[in-house]
Amino acid sequence: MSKINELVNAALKARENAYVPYSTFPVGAAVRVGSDRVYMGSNIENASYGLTNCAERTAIFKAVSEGDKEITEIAVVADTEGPTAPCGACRQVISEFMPPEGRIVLSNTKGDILETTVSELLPGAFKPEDLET
Ligand SMILES: O=c1ccn([C@H]2C[C@H](O)[C@@H](CO)O2)c(=O)[nH]1
Ligand SMILES: [Zn+2]
Repeated sequence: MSKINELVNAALKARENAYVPYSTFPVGAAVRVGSDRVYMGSNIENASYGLTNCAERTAIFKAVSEGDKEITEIAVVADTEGPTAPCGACRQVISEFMPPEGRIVLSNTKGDILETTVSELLPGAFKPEDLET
């Protein structure tokens, strides 16, 4: 199985654990880190709706909290018409932990796959370097 399919399959698996009583819209994500380890994440909602954590950020925060800050690839899957598009908050968080040319794999439950990059997803992102004056 290709590395991309492996990551999309991990995202599909993570989606099974989505906690979505309010939207009933499960999303799965998976990130690959420098060591080749894969971390999976799902969206986790809350009765206080705004506290919801998207699947992408769950996967990223799992990796970073385990000491893996160098993320090389991320895959996202939901039941969308076209490939699932990460929200603006997730695009910003992705930009913090992946290089501009890092691979983003947007998929859906039909198996559509769109490969893009971090800089295409969020051109002109506010970066850690911007804080250095
Ligand atoms: O890329 C996306 C888009 C949406 N959601 C979640 C947030 C919320 O739980 C539900 C509906 O917006 O989907 C994600 O996890 N990732
Ligand atoms: Zn998001």
